Amino acid sequence: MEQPQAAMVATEAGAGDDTDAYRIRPLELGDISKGFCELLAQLSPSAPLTEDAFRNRFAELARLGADHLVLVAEYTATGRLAAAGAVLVERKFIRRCGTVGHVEDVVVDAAARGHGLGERVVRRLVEHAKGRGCYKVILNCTQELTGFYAKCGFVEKNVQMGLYF
Ligand SMILES: CC(=O)SCCNC(=O)CCNC(=O)[C@H](O)C(C)(C)COP(=O)(O)OP(=O)(O)OC[C@H]1O[C@@H](n2cnc3c(N)ncnc32)[C@H](O)[C@@H]1OP(=O)(O)O
Repeated sequence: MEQPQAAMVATEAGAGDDTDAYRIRPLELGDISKGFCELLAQLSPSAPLTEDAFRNRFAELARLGADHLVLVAEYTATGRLAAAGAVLVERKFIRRCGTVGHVEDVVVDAAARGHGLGERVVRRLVEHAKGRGCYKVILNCTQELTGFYAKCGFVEKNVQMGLYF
């Protein structure tokens, strides 16, 4: 994330509701042609990925199995992606070899914001981490986003620092 400011810890998980116009599901190879890169560009401006680059990264992440999950929300009427988010399960030695979930790269298409989709994606990511045995889920965000993550059940905790190269 750019300019992360706050570290937050999840306090509750919620079940996703996929009964409406959006289907929340794991990222698929075909999603490069469904607007995945355009979505990510709304998080951090970057040149579009080549299909090869996308395939290679997809294969790398697939090798991590359920310890790395990218979810997308597909608008069923058009097949285009309206939201995405990821969770990485970190395996620690402390806490009796505990695991921690890291939520990353949450984004909702500008045209679909304000209808609860972001919260649903985050709650699904948290639910996945909880299912993997994580004792907490953390993320970094700007101060402006703390209200959104509070709605998702997170509380402010600690300060995040970064060193950029
Ligand atoms: C760990 C990370 O990835 S941090 C990076 C987060 N992503 C970005 O900043 C990319 C650009 N922004 C976005 O994609 C979207 O605005 C998101 C993901 C932040 C929010 O997605 P949305 O679908 O619009 O949020 P959603 O509608 O689910 O909002 C849920 C609740 O949070 C509130 N909320 C949403 N955004 C904000 C905000 N910026 N500040 C305070 N509250 C907010 C909503 O009002 C709603 O509250 P309600 O239930 O009382 O109505």
